[in-house]
Amino acid sequence: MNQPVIAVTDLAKSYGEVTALAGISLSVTRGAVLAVLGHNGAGKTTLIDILSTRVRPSAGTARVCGYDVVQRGRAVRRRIGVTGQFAAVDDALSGRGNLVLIARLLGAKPRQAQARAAELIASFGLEDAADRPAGTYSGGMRRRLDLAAGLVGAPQVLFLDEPTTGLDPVSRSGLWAVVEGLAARGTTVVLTTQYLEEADRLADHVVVLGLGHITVSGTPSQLKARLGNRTATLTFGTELALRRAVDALARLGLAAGRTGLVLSVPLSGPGDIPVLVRALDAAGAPLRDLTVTEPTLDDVYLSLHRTAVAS
Ligand SMILES: Nc1ncnc2c1ncn2[C@@H]1O[C@H](COP(=O)(O)OP(=O)(O)OP(=O)(O)O)[C@@H](O)[C@H]1O
Repeated sequence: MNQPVIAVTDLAKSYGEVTALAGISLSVTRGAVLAVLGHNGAGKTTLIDILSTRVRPSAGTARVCGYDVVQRGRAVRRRIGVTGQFAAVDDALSGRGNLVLIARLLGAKPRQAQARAAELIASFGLEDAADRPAGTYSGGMRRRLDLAAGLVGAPQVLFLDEPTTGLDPVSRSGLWAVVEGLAARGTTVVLTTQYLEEADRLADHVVVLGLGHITVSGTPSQLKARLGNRTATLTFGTELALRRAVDALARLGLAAGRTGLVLSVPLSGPGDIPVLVRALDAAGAPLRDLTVTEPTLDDVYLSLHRTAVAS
């Protein structure tokens, strides 16, 4: 029942001397969002290009919707949508014209093509600009049109290569909402991104590519948990309270970093907070404020990068 929609086994791609993918394996289930992260040249676009049948692998296999990307390219293409950093939008045509043209190329009758274009224009909030040339669109509108173009054929799988690069925060979060809606309705999404916040927000699963290998893979929570701990930030009203707190924390075996009247304490588990609060209370060290911060994917990424540089 829960057959993977994307199944990749030992996939490799070389361009002459350059190894873009060195043999990677992964799978993605229906309605899941996979985020592919990695530095420039890590192989992200090559992976998307192979899965969307634009590039042939040198070795290994990849199946999309059950079809081999090399042997059944047409069957794969009929089931996928692709949007990219280099949008295939015709600037001279209107937004509507672009969508109608794509629908017609996919075999829709003129009426159906018009209806599909109108539907997408409405769901991407492009009504006001629908009938002017796409060349006059802002970056955010262009991205929305590009994404709409990738959805004309109601694909089962959508590939997004850096979908929000260069967008302002409002356009970015609008696009995130669209992607979330698609995934909730069962579309499987593979996106590459440079933004860890984007992966954290959208992805069920993250793979980090480095020099053509998967260097780390897991849910955003698993990746953050691997890195370690939440931190409690404790703010005190007086020097006396802070000194009492340092002593109380030492008795609990917790080391604290100090900045002014603020202590940062790495936590090891969810039970730490009540223990901490009771100990401070008992020590006569009243808290003025307490916040708990989770590690971010940025922390994971930077830590991986440091490890890679060190080795
Ligand atoms: N057509 C090509 N010919 C030769 N080398 C290529 C070709 N396409 C990609 N490469 C090389 O393969 C490696 C992986 O490139 P790829 O574009 O997949 O990386 P990426 O992770 O998408 O990078 P970016 O974040 O910069 O887009 C790079 O070293 C790149 O120079």
